[in-house]
Amino acid sequence: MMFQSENTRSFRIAPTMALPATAAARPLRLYALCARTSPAAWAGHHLHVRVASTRHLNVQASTEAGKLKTIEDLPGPSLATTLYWLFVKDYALKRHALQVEHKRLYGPIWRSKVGPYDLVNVASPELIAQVIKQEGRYPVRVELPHWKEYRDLRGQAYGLHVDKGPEWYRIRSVLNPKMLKIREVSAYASIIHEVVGDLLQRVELLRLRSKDQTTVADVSSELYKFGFEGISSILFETRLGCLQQEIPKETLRFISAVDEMLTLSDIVIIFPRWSYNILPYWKRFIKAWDDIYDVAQKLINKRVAEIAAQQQGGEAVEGMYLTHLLSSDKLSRAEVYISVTELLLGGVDTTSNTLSWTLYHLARDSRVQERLYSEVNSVCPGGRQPTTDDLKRMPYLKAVIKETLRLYPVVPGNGRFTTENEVVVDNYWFPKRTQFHLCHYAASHDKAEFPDPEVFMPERWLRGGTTRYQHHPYSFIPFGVGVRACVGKRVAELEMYFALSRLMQHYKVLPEDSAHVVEPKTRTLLIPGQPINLRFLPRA
Ligand code: HEM
Repeated sequence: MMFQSENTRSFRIAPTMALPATAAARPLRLYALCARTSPAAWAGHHLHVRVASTRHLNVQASTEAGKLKTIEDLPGPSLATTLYWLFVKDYALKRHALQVEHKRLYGPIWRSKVGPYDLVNVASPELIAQVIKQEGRYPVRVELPHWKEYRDLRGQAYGLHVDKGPEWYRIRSVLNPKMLKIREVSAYASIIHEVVGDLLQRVELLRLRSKDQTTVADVSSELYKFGFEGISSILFETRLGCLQQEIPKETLRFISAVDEMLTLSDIVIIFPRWSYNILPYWKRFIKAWDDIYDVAQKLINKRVAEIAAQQQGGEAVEGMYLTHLLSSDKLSRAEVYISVTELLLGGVDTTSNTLSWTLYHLARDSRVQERLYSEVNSVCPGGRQPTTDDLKRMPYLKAVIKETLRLYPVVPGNGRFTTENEVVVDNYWFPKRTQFHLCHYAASHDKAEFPDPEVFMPERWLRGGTTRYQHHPYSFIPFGVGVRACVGKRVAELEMYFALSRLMQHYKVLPEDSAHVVEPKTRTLLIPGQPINLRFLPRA
């Protein structure tokens, strides 16, 4: 999955107009003043008011353009200063922390450039809300010309990340129903439980194999296999065996190709097109994509052959996601290939890293862990496997995951590239083709929104709790909001809730070394900077 981050690309080809500055456009301030409410309520409201408010803002944009400030008036570091921050002050892998530093220096909106890249960074919930509310009918995160070039080279369909406008929307509308409707997603509960069962067995095997018979080293890599098996079992309707002792070769090939592709994607884009045949990166980028696509294609073809055989034998074909895509007849086979590949890409590191951070904190906070354990135990006594209905009675479990995503938003900075309209944000006017960088990490670590922002405190999210307080809904949108929001949100939540509740039923988790603090790093996604090693002590 590709998201915009502080020092990555922008393709703003905006004509800069020297417009005189005046006071802010008054209606825009309404967002900042809006009553604080729950993110869900706000998101619902947002969907309904989107069209009206967007139109209003754009009218405002064009009529008041002459009075508003422009991108040229924004504060921000020069190219040299940014390079100094990244490579001398060592923020290249801490771009999430750079958001916080730059917000402190320049305020909630600033401009930054790296080479040809020109970003408008927004880091307060009010300004993030303003950008999202003007994103138009078919929002674009960021242009990915190198992904597009690869797809053209191989004659593949574009897919969610590259397609734009109505074409993107057409694909999304086919993918959405069986991914985003709670009732539909509940159908995946039993296969997810099977995968969680394998995870528990794997944890047991690894801890018993360890020297002290309790430690599992590098929990994230195990959870990565869980994430991969979980999403594949839904997409391909088959078990791949990623959590077995011998991990299938193809799975390993996919895992390393994804890592290579994500790393190279950030590098390839920096260099000019003419250097593709001189430098090694483009060729490696192609190879990584070829591997990813090939693994996905083989899995799809295998399932297609099975379906055909079942049909020939007169069997009724029952399936989950892939069968739904193939039978809907709304996507070409090439579009199915690329869509499934992208779902696989989006569905692995995200859930696995979030779960890793959750366990890391629970291991360090026995009070929170015991409270979570007693909630799970009271809803599902005797180690009974939770159902989706049980989850409704586990507010603390959900609060724990939310708090993890607040501290470690796996997508620390998202993007919006304006294609449909000129927009006004704060009291600045921006032309079409402006690249915004939404600094979610800075927003969810702001002490004005979340007191003691660096403290892991799931109680923040409980209704009626003494420590509950109001925050702006856009200070915490880990899955995004609106039509372009994460398509895998429901599946991710189900996977994380089931895995965490069952791990709690079986084990008390402790750090291997409580003095060893693991810091996050940004590698497109926010991931643990060092391995997380944990001790798993069986519950009686
Ligand atoms: C903790 C788990 C996850 C988090 C925090 C997360 C977060 C996000 C975010 C922030 C976006 C961008 C939304 C926007 O631009 O407004 C996104 C997009 C996306 N996510 Fe997730 N995600 C998670 C899990 C998943 C899973 C399990 C899948 C696959 C089933 C998935 C597939 C995707 C895809 C395909 C997109 C692109 C959608 C589009 O461009 O239309 N994600 N995700």
